[in-house]
Amino acid sequence: MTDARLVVGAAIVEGGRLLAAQRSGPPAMRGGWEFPGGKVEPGEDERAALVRECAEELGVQVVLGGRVGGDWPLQDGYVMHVWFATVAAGAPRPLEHLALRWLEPQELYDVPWLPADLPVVAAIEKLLPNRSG
Ligand SMILES: Nc1nc2c([nH]c(=O)n2[C@H]2C[C@H](O)[C@@H](COP(=O)(O)OP(=O)(O)OP(=O)(O)O)O2)c(=O)[nH]1
Repeated sequence: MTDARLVVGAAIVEGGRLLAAQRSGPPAMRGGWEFPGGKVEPGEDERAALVRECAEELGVQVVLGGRVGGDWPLQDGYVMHVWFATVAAGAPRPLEHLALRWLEPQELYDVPWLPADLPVVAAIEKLLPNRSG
């Protein structure tokens, strides 16, 4: 899908824990927690965009797995596509975020997620036992 308003996000799972990242901006979103990722650039493959964003934001190489749901609506007409991912090289560091947290299954709602992400977290919660590898 090529869409000027497409955001991609990574549900990075390791040992059954989900990586959450705390946004540094803009002011209205600062402090909220999200999936690492970002906007797909014009003409860019969306999976390649997600691999690129994870390298830029976390300093890691990720390998993408299955998709989490379909189109997740965001603010301002944006739509997010989310994939499970694993870290193939490196250890995630908050290069652009305020902080990172590995959330245990029972901690999934311990951080204030961006509102649009809550249904995605719920979908991941249902899938995690089969995906945590
Ligand atoms: N990356 C990411 N963005 C999210 C999530 N949930 C959510 O509402 N968003 C919103 C926040 C932003 O308005 C938009 C993504 O923009 P971004 O700022 O992360 O994109 P980007 O890295 O490409 O940065 P820029 O070019 O806009 O500066 O989607 C999420 O889980 N991950």
